[in-house]
Amino acid sequence: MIRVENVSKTFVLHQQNGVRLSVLQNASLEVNKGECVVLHGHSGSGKSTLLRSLYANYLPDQGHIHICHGDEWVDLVQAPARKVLEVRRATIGWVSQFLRVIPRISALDVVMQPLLDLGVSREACAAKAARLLTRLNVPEHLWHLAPSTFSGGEQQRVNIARGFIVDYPILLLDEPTASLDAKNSAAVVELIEQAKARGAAIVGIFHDATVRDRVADRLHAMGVPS
Ligand SMILES: Nc1ncnc2c1ncn2[C@@H]1O[C@H](COP(=O)(O)OP(=O)(O)OP(=O)(O)O)[C@@H](O)[C@H]1O
Repeated sequence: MIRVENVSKTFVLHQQNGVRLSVLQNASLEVNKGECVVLHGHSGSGKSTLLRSLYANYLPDQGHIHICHGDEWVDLVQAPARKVLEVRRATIGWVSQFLRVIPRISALDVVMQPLLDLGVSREACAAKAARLLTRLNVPEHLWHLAPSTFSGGEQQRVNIARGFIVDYPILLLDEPTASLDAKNSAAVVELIEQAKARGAAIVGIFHDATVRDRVADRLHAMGVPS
């Protein structure tokens, strides 16, 4: 589902005397259907940089990121913005530890939006959003409130529900359990296991060793030439 070939990324800090940070050097990675690969390496080894590149948030200086999108392969390094948006809408789900809250939009609406965007009926979207929020222990009295005042853990669970509302073929998870307690981490682990069982290819960053050991089929060592 994902084929990363010889990706390199150097950040140039223009406002700090043009200092150059070479973060990824010839990184290569393949992820198959139903597999969860966990990026592993010390702080600063480039885990987030690689994950963001897989969502085309960062543009590598060289290399290729081939994504299986329906019946075609798209290289996110070369693809025009329109294609990147199409791939994100249908193929790649992104769950970070932070929710981008939008004033006055209820938690339920935030969660169901990606599925609505694919043309699914509002009733079906609302029903699926409610199921996910229930599984993630977000109390029902919060569903119709805007999440801007929610606790960190509540916001994170709304974000996770939003990331899992569409059965994306690819999921990118950036520390999805960072501020969750054991019960809620277990609910997220279950969602990940279910996604793998339906064939999703998953790449994640998990600092929590217990969660990592549960979900990882393979660790991808960062900073080691592959
Ligand atoms: N947008 C950016 N501009 C400049 N430098 C950046 C940028 N993003 C990341 N870096 C640098 O790239 C290096 C790798 O950062 P990255 O966040 O990918 O590491 P990480 O392995 O995810 O670390 P952590 O485990 O601490 O989150 C760091 O030295 C960081 O300062």
